Amino acid sequence: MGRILEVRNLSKRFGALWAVRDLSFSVERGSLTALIGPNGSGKSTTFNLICGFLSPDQGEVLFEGHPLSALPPENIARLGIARTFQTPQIFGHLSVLENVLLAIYQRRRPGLWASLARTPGFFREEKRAREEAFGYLEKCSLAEEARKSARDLPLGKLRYLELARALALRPKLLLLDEVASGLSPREKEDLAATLKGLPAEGITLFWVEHDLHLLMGLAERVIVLHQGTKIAEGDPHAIQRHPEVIRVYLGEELC
Ligand SMILES: Nc1ncnc2c1ncn2[C@@H]1O[C@H](COP(=O)(O)OP(=O)(O)OP(=O)(O)O)[C@@H](O)[C@H]1O
Repeated sequence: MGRILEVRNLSKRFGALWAVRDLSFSVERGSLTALIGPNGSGKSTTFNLICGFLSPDQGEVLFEGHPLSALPPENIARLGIARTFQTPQIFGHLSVLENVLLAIYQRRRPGLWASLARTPGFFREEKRAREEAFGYLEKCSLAEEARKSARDLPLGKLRYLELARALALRPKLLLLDEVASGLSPREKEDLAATLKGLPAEGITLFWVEHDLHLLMGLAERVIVLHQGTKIAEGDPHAIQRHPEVIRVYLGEELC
């Protein structure tokens, strides 16, 4: 399989605070790897460093063996890394379908001439894009909402719309930032079933999640952060018994 992502000695400081400090780990291609840790332990900062929203003070991130340092977020996305956000980033004034179409166009970047001149090729492309978009909406149980305004969706559906948009970018690596947050137990079960099938489609998942019960049933490997540093790494079984992990999660149910 091999490594799709490698993080080497990554550090990021905000003033006097080390949000991430000398962090190293790797993510295997085709795996579902989880990143957990108490509030403020550096999970989102790590995601932002991988995606290019923040630049590291030290260390580097390698995607498929190539350093991402100094690349802007849009170039990193084009290499095959997509992400979802804790607060869904969707276009509320557009329909659910249009939101997914935008992601498809972002990936394909149709030629300006074809778009302006409305050539037959442009209409064929548009039809294909709509069919593809409906495929993602069906996968994410959103086909019935396709024509609704995105701003009218409840939170559970919004999270799915973000997932559909991320899938439309056809990522090799998908970073999920608390994608189950605010969902009902039933919605979480559905989401888990959807996510479970993605590695078989060639999408590696790297997932930050607070719902450890949900995560422990799905992840193959778990990396644990505390105060910006890695305190443990292993399979869910080993992590649940790791003394340092139990200590930092004291009072919280680990699984
Ligand atoms: N832009 C910023 N400016 C200053 N401090 C920041 C900034 N972003 C994050 N921090 C701080 O860095 C530390 C790590 O934050 P981060 O958001 O990465 O943690 P987290 O593990 O994702 O937390 P949570 O689980 O609450 O989302 C925290 O102490 C946070 O307050």
